[in-house]
Amino acid sequence: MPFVVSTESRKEECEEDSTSAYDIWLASRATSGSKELLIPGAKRPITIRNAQLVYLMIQNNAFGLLKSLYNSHPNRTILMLAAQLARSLFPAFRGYSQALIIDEIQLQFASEAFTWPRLLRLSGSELVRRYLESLLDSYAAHNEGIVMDSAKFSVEYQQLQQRVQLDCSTFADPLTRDLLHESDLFARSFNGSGFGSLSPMDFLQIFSLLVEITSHLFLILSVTRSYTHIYVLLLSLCSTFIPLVLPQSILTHNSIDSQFTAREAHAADRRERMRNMAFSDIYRPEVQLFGLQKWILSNWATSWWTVHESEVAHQSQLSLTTGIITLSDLFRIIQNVPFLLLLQGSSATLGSLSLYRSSIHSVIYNFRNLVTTIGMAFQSVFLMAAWCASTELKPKLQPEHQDKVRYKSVSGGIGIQARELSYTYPGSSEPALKNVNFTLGAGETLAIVGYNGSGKSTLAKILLRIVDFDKGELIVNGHDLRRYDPSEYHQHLSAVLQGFSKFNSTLRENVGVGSVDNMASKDILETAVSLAQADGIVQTLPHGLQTILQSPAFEPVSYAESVSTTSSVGRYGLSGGEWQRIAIARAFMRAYDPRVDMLVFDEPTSSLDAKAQKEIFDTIRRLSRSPDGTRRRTVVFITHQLSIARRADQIAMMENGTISDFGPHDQLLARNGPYAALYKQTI
Ligand SMILES: Nc1ncnc2c1ncn2[C@@H]1O[C@H](COP(=O)(O)OP(=O)(O)OP(=O)(O)O)[C@@H](O)[C@H]1O
Repeated sequence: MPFVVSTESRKEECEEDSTSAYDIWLASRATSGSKELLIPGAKRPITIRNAQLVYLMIQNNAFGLLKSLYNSHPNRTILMLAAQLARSLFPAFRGYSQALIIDEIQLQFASEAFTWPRLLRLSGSELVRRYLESLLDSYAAHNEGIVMDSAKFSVEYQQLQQRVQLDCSTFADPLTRDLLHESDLFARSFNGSGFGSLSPMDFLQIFSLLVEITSHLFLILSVTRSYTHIYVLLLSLCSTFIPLVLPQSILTHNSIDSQFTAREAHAADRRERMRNMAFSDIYRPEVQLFGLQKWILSNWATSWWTVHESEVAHQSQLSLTTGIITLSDLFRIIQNVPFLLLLQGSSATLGSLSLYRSSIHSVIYNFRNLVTTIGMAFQSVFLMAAWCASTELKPKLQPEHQDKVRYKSVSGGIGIQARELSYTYPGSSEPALKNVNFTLGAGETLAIVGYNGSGKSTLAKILLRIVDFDKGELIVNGHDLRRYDPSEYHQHLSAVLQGFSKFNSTLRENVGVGSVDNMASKDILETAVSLAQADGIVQTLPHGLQTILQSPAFEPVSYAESVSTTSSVGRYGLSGGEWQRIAIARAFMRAYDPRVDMLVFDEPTSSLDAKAQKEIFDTIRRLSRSPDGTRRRTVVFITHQLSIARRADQIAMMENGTISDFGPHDQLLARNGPYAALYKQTI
């Protein structure tokens, strides 16, 4: 049974001390002598400060994470550790057993007392040992596969769980985006598809390398019965540490990422964007239409060379490092000293010499591996910190528990009071909304009109609680909108957004996602489709509701076995107006849901012909009333069609991020303000 970590256990994992994984992650991105942070994904230099951060991370968070992974399969994990321990002892046993055989052969040649039975016994036990070794190996691999699959599932599940829970406002924060980027790197390396990063499960490798080194050292000690050999051997291993103790100025060049300047990072980003433009189907029509081929190629080439030059500069610095590292070869000569010492000992047998030689080689080889592995693990710890911190991210729009109020419907729909609402998009210098004030009674219809970029869609997103506001107050049904749980509030809304989603899925799913609970209901689905006047589309498609719609934004993953099924069903593209009807049908999936108190439409009919537009707005009007004509839903719609806007109870005219005129059509015309001016321009 795959393991899923609960929110509580995640808290336990990541919150065991005051130094949070987020603090550690952020501190590791600091650069010395500059306020800039390392670009996401950049390798952290090995410094004392970073080593302290690694220590803190391991102390405060890593064990919690490993514990949660252990909880998925406690017995199998213990078995895995035990098997790993046994496997790491195999090489030492192998060396010992082979030494015994060599000694026995030597004895055969050296003395007349020829003991075939003992040689055969030794060879037989060596064969049995090898057979058992391979049996244990295959079982251990099988067991490890189960534990690892479960851990991979768990990490990917948590990653997905966290992604779907986070709201747009959380994603808009640049630091959060960096955090999620590094968290993804962790998850990918965990799943074995990371580049250059170590899987955290390879911490296990550190453990087995340590065991293997210790077992070989023990053998060396037993052969020589003297610590002198061990000391000389340890001295010869100093070469392995040289890269770690090189001056920091040289070491920091070991990472191409970390040496990117802002210009080079920009070039790397531009190179990727150009590549994306060349490969993506979404851009292909414009690439052809506007003849962008040369432009893409030349931009890509310029960026490529900028990045390349930076890498070449890095390589030359690296060769300096390599030069220094070759000095370390001198240390390797010392590795022969213990061997000479042993040769001097008259009692040394051929077997013990062979055992001694192979053990020294193993210690050196494993020691190098250990140093490399620890170096890689050093980087993984920071990615792990990002992952751990990302699991703690709370959707920005989620109110604190003590502030939360339950949403309560009022008769007629949703009543709204906006006071001095202001909002600036992250990274933007100009506010998208400035001091917006209006009051809308429950059940009223509001049309928002105005020039491009005047803030209409932003206001709609704030009303829908997709985006937060910076200043002001928004009272909905008597309470501050910020005090509602967004997921609860969303149950009382239905909407068509300006940039609605075109899912690369069946028509049924494209419409049904408007109310997942009712997706299986043919009646509700067909009613929604018919209200949006999309039944004509369904009839023309070869597989009706089951036809897979081709979304331009989607690049299908080709699985060998799925190619035949997918191609036999086929994918069908729709026109802009047809997609718009699908989006309207999606919103109408909640048409008869009694919980829905407000309908918001952001230019829902911009691609429809005049007749269809009028019919859709008639439908919206009908849906906002009870069968007896009483108002039951508030409607907010954005339109550039003033002939449609004039039918609304209230019209909000937006200019430069604020409402410059507000009221019913006739009053606004009589007032002769900005709305009247716009109206006169358009008729
Ligand atoms: N994601 C974003 N990041 C930064 N600025 C944004 C973002 N989205 C919109 N803006 C800016 O906010 C302002 C208001 O945009 P908004 O989309 O609300 O205008 P609008 O009135 O709906 O325009 P249109 O009629 O063209 O749909 C514009 O200046 C726009 O450039």
